[in-house]
Formats: sequence, C-alpha cells, structure tokens
Amino acid sequence: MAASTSTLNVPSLNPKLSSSLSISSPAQFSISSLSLRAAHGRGSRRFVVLATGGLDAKPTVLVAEKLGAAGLDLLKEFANVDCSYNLSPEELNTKISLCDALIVRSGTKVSREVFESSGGRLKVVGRAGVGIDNVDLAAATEHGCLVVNAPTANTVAAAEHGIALLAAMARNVAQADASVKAGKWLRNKYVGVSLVGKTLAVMGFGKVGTEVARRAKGLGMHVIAHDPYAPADRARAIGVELVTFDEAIATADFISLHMPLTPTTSKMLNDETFGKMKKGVRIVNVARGGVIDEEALVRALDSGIVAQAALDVFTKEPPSPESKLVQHENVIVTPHLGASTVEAQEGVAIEIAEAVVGALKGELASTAVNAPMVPAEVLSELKPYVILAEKLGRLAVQLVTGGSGVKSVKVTYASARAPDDLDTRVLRAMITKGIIEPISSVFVNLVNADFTAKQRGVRITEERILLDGSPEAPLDSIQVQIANVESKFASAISDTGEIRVEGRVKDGVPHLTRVGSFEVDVSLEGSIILCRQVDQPGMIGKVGSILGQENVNVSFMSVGRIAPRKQAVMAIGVDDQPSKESLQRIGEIPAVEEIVFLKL
Ligand SMILES: NC(=O)C1=CN([C@@H]2O[C@H](COP(=O)(O)OP(=O)(O)OC[C@H]3O[C@@H](n4cnc5c(N)ncnc54)[C@H](O)[C@@H]3O)[C@@H](O)[C@H]2O)C=CC1
Ligand SMILES: O=C(O)C(=O)COP(=O)(O)O
Repeated sequence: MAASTSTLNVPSLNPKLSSSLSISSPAQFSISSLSLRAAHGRGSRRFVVLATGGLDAKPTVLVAEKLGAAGLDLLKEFANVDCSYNLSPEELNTKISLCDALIVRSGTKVSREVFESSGGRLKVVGRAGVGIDNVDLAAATEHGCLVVNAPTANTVAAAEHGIALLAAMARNVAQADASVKAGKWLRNKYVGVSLVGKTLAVMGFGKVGTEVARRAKGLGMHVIAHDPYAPADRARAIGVELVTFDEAIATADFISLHMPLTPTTSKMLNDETFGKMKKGVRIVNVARGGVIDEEALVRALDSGIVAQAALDVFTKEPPSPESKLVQHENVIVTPHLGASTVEAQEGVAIEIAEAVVGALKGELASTAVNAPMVPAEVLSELKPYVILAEKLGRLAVQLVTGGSGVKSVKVTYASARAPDDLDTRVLRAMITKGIIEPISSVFVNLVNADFTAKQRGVRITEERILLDGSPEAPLDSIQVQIANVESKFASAISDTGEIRVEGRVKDGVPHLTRVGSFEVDVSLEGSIILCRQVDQPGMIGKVGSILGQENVNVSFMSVGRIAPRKQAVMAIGVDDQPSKESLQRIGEIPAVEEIVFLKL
C-alpha cells in the first residue's frame, strides 16, 4: 500500500457570519437517511442533496407571490398550498412557523427574521425567478434551509423586455404615446436615434445578457460585452467581443445591464463611472436597481452625459412616485416587468414547483443556491458511503464520555482514486451530521454542515490514504477519529489515544470494521452492542441467550481479538433495543470487562 496523505480543513461557508443559531427539532419531518433518487434530466446541470428522510405528513408550502397555475397544480399534488399574497413582514414571520417551504418572487424580503421565526420548520425557500438578492442567503444557510431558484424559464422574457426598452427609448415611444393621448402631435420633438451600426455594451454576459446580445446583433448593432467570469469563446461564437469594464463604458452608445446585484456590482454605475462614459450614452436596466447609484444617474441625465435611460428595476420597489429619476423626462420606466410574460410565468412556476417538491422529498435539487453542487452521478456512486459516513459519525460520538466535549475530528478516506477524483464534501457533511445531531437539537444537512461544525467549535480535518489497486470503487474505507476525549468504552481508544471507528461498504451495505485497535465486522443496520471480554469459548452463546430471552433479534455477531484467549471485542448487531437489565446481565458475565449499547 502506497500511502500519501493530505489534510483539508473544513472551509467556512461564510467567514463573515457571526450570530446565533436557533433551530429546534423540525416539526413535521423525520430526518433519517439520505434519499438519492435521480432527478429529471437537465443536461449537464449539477445537483445537490438537501436533506433526508420521509415526510410524516403532507408538508405546507406558503406561496407569498403570484405563481402560474401549472406550478400551483404541481405543488397541490404533493403539499398543502397556502397562497397568501401581500403579507406584511410581521404576517410572514407569524405564518412561516407553520410552513415547510416558502415560494417568493422579487417582491418579498426573506430576511433573517423569517428564518428565525420558522422555528426550524422551514426547509426550502423557492425563488420563482433568477435574482436571489431578496433572500438572506447567509441566514438560510445557518438555519439549514435550502434556497433554490428558477434560473432558466424567464431568460428570454427578460431579454425581450430589454430589447423592448432599448427600442422604445431610442424612438421615444412612451413619451410620444403619452403626448398623443394628451391631444398633441409633436413630430419634431420625438425624433429618435437609430440602433443600426451603434455600439451596445452588454454588462453581464450570462443567460439574459447573451440573449440580448444575440437579438441586438439581429438589429444590426455592434455588440461588445463585459463580464469578468464569462468564457471568451462563448462570446466569440456569437460574434461578441469581451472587453474590460472601462473599455465597455467608454465606447458604448448604449449600455444594457445584466449582472446580478452583489456587493461587487452594487452602484457599479456611479458619478465616477458615468464620468468615463461617452457623452449622450443611453442606458437600459432590466437587472437590479441597486447596480446604479440612482442619484448619480439623475445628475448624469441632467448634465447630458446620459441622454436617456430605460429602467425596469429600482433600488426601492415600488419607487416613490415623486422620485426625480422616475419623473425625469428622459427616463422611461416599467414596474419590474422583465419576467412578466404569460409564457415565462408558467415556465417559472413549473420550474420552481418541481425544485421545491423535489427538495422537500429529499431529492436532488438542480438549482440550489446555497449548498455545494455535487454531480448526480457522483452522489449516486457515493450513496452507500454517505450512509456509512453518517453512521460512523453517530457511533464515534456515542463512544465519547459525556462532558468530554468534541472538538477535533479526523476523517481518513482510503481510496485508490486520485485525490481530485473523489468529492468528499457530502461524506464530510454526513459525518458532521452523525456527530452533531445525537448531542444537540440542531438539524444538520448538506446546507449547514460546515457552518454548524464551525459554530460549535468542532474542527473536522480530512486525510486521504492513496491505495494501490483499482479505482473502480470510490472508497475502500472511512475512518473517524475523535481526539482529546475520554471514551465510555475504553477499547475504542486506539494506540494513538483517539476514539477510532472504521467502516467499509460490503456488497452495498455499510459495515463497521474496526473499533479502537480491534478488527470487527458487523453490518451497520439496527443498533450495536460492543463488549470487551476475555476471549473464551461459550461467550457468544451466553450473550445470545440473554438477548433471546428478551426476544431481541441478533442480526450479526463478530469477535475481534488480539490473540486467542486474550482480550477481544465482540460486536453484536441487534434489531431491537435491549432493556437496561439485559445489558446489565451481559455486563455481569464474568469474562465481560465493559459493554456499551450504540444506537445507529
Ligand atoms: N427585470 C427582471 O424581471 C429580471 C431581472 N433579472 C436580473 O438579471 C440578472 C441576470 O440574470 P441571468 O442572466 O439569468 O443570470 P446569469 O447568472 O446567467 O448571468 C449573470 C452574469 O453576470 C456576470 N457578472 C457577475 N458579476 C459581474 C460584474 N461585476 N460585472 C459584469 N458581469 C458580472 C456573471 O458572470 C454572469 O455571467 C439576474 O441576476 C436578475 O437580477 C433576471 C430575470 C428577470
Ligand atoms: O427573475 C428575476 O430575477 C426577476 O427579477 C423577476 O422578478 P419577478 O419574479 O417578476 O418578481
């Protein structure tokens, strides 16, 4: 065996987070094992597992903003659906404690208070659209609440609205319409500008930006784009040149904004950047109001740097009717209509309903926003190891003497796979779940595992042992060690002083294969009794008959010994929980030196 090791520290999900965690047991869900069903095919999308287990009762989904009928029908097949629109923040906070999922659009602020008020019941927030800037993602993660969005169904609608605003702005459609309706006929006042041959800078070359670029090229515009993360070949493929931010804004006749609102993009267009633009530039914003410093835009419009602006989105929605920006004669506005086509709303509703229902079932969520993305095929391959990982965590922590405090956990994966060919994030999350859930009321899942470990001061390090041999199976064994603690089962302490348990997957079933320095072999189903004894004939019979008298079914027994007639550890798999008296009677067998019952 060639051993090479590397240590990975658990990364923080968000180093800026401080705050307290207030999760109580989930009201309606029993979270037991991971459910890893294949998701409906979505090309090359990546997937994430939310949580686990079956539902004890029909979940409740609160739909807080208008959602297309097809999506509502899908939700109703699986859940109780409460459509309550225009809730005040207080009303939302009150209602949320009775809900397992919440669906919103851009008009509802899903704040930290919402997660705190949910009492741990809220498992999924579905954003029926793209932008998730109205959801407090850090708070969602801390509370183990998955956030999913519907990222594809409104792309074309948003792009078409961007083009509609571009053309309407260039030809003064809105102002001219209002003036004709007011009885005027001002043909000279509303002379516009042409689009053909003009340079359009698409800022944010993602899904919407790309569709806008495609359409603008069809209108004969010269299209450039700025996006620090977009691949140049995707831009080249449709004849668009990727340029720097400064180059884009300095050369553009028209600028169309399509980036998300993030701390980096907030007020990206401001006094300084307006100052670098070509005089008379025209701006379209169907992204988010916050990417423009709105007061600076008013100044730029007044000074003529910006000739016109067409805005679908605002920093505060709805904006004040007295807003100088909204009332500016060179500005046209729409009330956040980018995604509002019949087709897009039906599509978004179906996309989000499928995502929310899937996530509530513990299936793979393809559009998770706040959890590690793990490909479906990787998850399905790791499935038995995921179960093994959680059970090893549960076993290891139950071996710790109460009050010892678990601070340092080392996980060792032995595998013939190259290190970057083995994604251990799900395994680490499940070990964390196994370790933390039995000793707290915190519900741990893939969303909050790293955060919860960090918050509780549990440092989990991972180590790889690279084995020779076939990398066909992802793993040979997983070992969990807890350092600097005392054990209620002294034999679980390894020669190096840590509690140590190790397991493998055999024929698809997780097995416990080592406790401390003793090799055992017991399948990790039901529960386990571990006894240390002096190896001698008749022990299995004695223990078996005590359990038999109480009708406790033994599924498996295995003895690991140092040498014949020396100390041995017997691992007994049981389907039912033996009584205290039976465990005491086993402990009183003269050869038995210590005994512990472990619930899986
Ligand atoms: N008005 C409306 O009703 C709608 C508005 N939207 C908004 O449009 C935005 C874009 O949507 P999609 O294209 O679907 O998202 P997307 O995620 O496909 O594209 C966003 C692009 O912005 C880029 N980006 C990130 N930071 C940037 C920066 N500092 N400078 C330039 N580019 C940057 C990203 O690399 C990405 O390519 C959404 O975040 C949402 O806020 C989307 C749909 C409807
Ligand atoms: O999808 C987005 O990001 C949008 O801005 C659409 O918002 P809406 O769902 O129409 O409130």
